[in-house]
Amino acid sequence: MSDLVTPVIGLIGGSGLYDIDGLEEREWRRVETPWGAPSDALLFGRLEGVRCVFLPRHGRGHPTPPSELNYRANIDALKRAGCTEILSLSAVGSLREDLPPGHFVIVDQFIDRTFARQKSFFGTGCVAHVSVAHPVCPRLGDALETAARGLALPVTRGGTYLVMEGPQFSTKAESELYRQWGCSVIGMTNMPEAKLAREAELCYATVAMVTDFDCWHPEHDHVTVDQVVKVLLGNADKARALVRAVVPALGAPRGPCPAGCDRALDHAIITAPEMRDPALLAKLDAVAGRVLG
Ligand SMILES: CSC[C@H]1O[C@H](OP(=O)(O)O)[C@H](O)[C@@H]1O
Ligand SMILES: Nc1ncnc2[nH]cnc12
Repeated sequence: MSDLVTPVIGLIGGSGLYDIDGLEEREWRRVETPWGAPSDALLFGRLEGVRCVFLPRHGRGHPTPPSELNYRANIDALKRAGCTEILSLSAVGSLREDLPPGHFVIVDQFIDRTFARQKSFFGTGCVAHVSVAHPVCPRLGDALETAARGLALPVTRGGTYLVMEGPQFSTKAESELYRQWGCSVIGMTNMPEAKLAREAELCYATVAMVTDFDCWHPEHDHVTVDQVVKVLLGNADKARALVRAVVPALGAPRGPCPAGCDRALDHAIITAPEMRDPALLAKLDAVAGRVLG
């Protein structure tokens, strides 16, 4: 029996990325989940034969703010659609001089400062604790780095993304604090997205696309949406080129994830089988069906 998996690449498009061009056999389809509705219909298609599923994180036309996104529905819908990995594309502010607007950062860590979001698929009736010590799949990071360097994009491998609640941008004191913490970039969306991807046993990586210097830089104006939109329109073309390069590189049948992302639930569920809530177990069919049977 072969343990090979044929990858299906989930793509989450952030601000400014509401569609993916060049997809063959493209079709927008609504996917329902036990957690409610995802941000939008999902765009199914193929890039050079590799199956992809694209979700605009805030919905087409950007109707939904970061705190109101149904992160659980988004991740569940991608899992239900057959995705095995997720590439997230996000606009971010820079907290470092050497990461100017237009730069791409393949982040490898997050600090989660969000507080008004549903952060787990699990809960009363089925308690689970997955590790997010290394929240980004290094295999996806490698593929993104290779593709970005092949396209000569300005890219940095590694960095910490501070996830704030928003929707307001940071105060200067906050921005300076996050710089002291050693953070590289700041945004409002990648948590709990990355944590939920881990619970759903999906490999996850983010390309953080710098649009501004937030509000700490003495020689740059404070971030505004106009500024973010202007830069991200340029970034969006680069992001699409990156997607066209990386997806074919990830499409070949593969063995289990060397980092274990696809087995994250193996030792995570602590609730005794007889104490588990059947209603919650039913909702976990897509996310945790592999271990819950
Ligand atoms: C339009 S600027 C603020 C907005 O952009 C980022 O979103 P995304 O990660 O979906 O690109 C940031 O986190 C805020 O939600
Ligand atoms: N400076 C910033 N803070 C939070 N989210 C952002 N998204 C883009 N720029 C940002």
